[in-house]
Amino acid sequence: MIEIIDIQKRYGNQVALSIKKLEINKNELVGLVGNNGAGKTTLLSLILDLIAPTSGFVTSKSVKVSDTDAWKSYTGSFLNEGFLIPFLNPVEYLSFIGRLHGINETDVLGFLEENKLFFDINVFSEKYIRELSAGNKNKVGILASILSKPEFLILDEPFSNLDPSSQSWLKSKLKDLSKEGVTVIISSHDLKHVTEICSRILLLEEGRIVKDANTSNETLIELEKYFEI
Ligand SMILES: Nc1ncnc2c1ncn2[C@@H]1O[C@H](COP(=O)(O)OP(=O)(O)OP(=O)(O)O)[C@@H](O)[C@H]1O
Repeated sequence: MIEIIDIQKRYGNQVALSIKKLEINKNELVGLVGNNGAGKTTLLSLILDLIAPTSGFVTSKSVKVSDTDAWKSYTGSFLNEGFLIPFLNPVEYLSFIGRLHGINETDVLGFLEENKLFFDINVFSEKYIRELSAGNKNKVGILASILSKPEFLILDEPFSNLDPSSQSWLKSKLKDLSKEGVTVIISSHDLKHVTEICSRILLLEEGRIVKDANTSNETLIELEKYFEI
């Protein structure tokens, strides 16, 4: 379980995020939505200890994420291109990530074979990551985040730049992972995708959670009303 306790993240006078208490429970598939600048990436970055809170703290399985590396072995994540290594090709990068988790190259290649409908490594074996399109970079990052079969999976706008069939593949994958017991948190601007797959939706507005509810048949309509679309 992830707990956010009395968190504030300020940049100067601006409050980027302010959350009194938030619990993400095992097996939840949580969708973060909100306008540009609402605080979604800030929340995910705080959970991953990529930025320090101005006050408050985050725990993973009751341990502060800023105090230990223990959570890193069971947490997969991909927030942005900065997670990738541009001068490696995709197999080299995924093998590197595999080694960090004690996964050998044969198993990495087996994993890529299993997921080739999402990203066909044979097509991109000659390319460095820096030479891939935005969507294909996103796919490499997503695959790296799930390679080690994490218990927690955190993805920032995972559907961005993906073609329609890859979006569909990813929705099924996230649903399957959730069924297998993985706790998933994703942010997205695609209301249809999040309401289709997520069990719980958090709506952020100017750094605050203004809605936190289990997904129902009405959620999409409510969100479309909120976003005036
Ligand atoms: N390094 C920084 N310095 C100053 N302000 C920042 C910094 N990082 C984020 N912010 C501010 O914090 C607020 C929240 O940003 P954040 O990136 O979390 O929003 P978001 O909901 O992920 O937006 P988007 O949908 O555009 O990705 C914004 O007002 C942003 O300008």
